[in-house]
Amino acid sequence: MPQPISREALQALLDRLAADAPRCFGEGKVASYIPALAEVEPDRFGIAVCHADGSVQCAGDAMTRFSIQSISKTHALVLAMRELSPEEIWRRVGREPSGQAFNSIVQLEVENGVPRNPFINAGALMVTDMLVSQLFMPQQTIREHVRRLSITPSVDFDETVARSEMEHKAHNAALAYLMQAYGNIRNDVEVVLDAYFHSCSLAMNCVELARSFAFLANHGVNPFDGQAVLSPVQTRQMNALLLTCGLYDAAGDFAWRVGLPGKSGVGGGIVAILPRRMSICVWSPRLDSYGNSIAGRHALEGLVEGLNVTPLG
Ligand SMILES: NC(=O)CC[C@H](N)C(=O)O
Repeated sequence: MPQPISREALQALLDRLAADAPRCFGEGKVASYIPALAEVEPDRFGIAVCHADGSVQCAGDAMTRFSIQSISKTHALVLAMRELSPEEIWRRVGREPSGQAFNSIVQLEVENGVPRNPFINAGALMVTDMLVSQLFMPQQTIREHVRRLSITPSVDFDETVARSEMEHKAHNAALAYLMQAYGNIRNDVEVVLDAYFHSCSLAMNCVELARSFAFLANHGVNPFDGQAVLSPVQTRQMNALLLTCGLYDAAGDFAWRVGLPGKSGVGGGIVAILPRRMSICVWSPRLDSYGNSIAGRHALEGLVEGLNVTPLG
């Protein structure tokens, strides 16, 4: 059994990963589908680890906020799992990897408007529709939920990003209207899009994001208030879904290289879970062709190697 690494050794490892990150800065591009994201400085790197007891260690630009984008799909699904029965959720969205781009529409028609999983855009729009039906103020509730998990009341939407997403909504609107045509999206599509875009626009830093995922490394219990966010079984299910679907059509490669449940976003963030040990957030805006952070994935490979952990071994 590998010995748990000391805090000092972990800090040295995080500092080294931050120092090495510029090696990846020659590759990839920042997201450019909306102007608000295209303006982000590309050559940044931050990393934060939140231990299962809630303590945090970080390096690089770990305190710089960025657009969490698709990482918010996890927070939305957690809320749905708390609010709705499993039958209600999984009748309307699947649990299989899609093998397609995160915003693909092809599979959706073939499979009668039922998205493959909650982490591709179609699936997240479906989960958002469930929350719109269930909650009085869905986007505010998602924001409250994230504030509580990250113990940071100042976490907020970036309205410029949310507006920019709405102005360039055509692709996501097409997904949502197609699902509405199949009777699977039940609310006004514009309302669903607004809630989805606001969730994606949440601005957080690596420390805040790592904290907001710590419960997934702690049997579902939020270490900051001792409350169960999910049951142990739901936690296992969520981590399984993150492992198989969290990085879209690169989920297999990420599992191969890193071997941890994870969720990426086109803002350049990736959150990963080392079950029972820690949640990790890395951020670096340059993306590969799948929409995943290049330096982020590279650093996670280095972290797993440095920690000498083999959760799937
Ligand atoms: N992969 C992502 O982060 C995608 C989220 C983005 N807001 C979109 O809807 O296209």
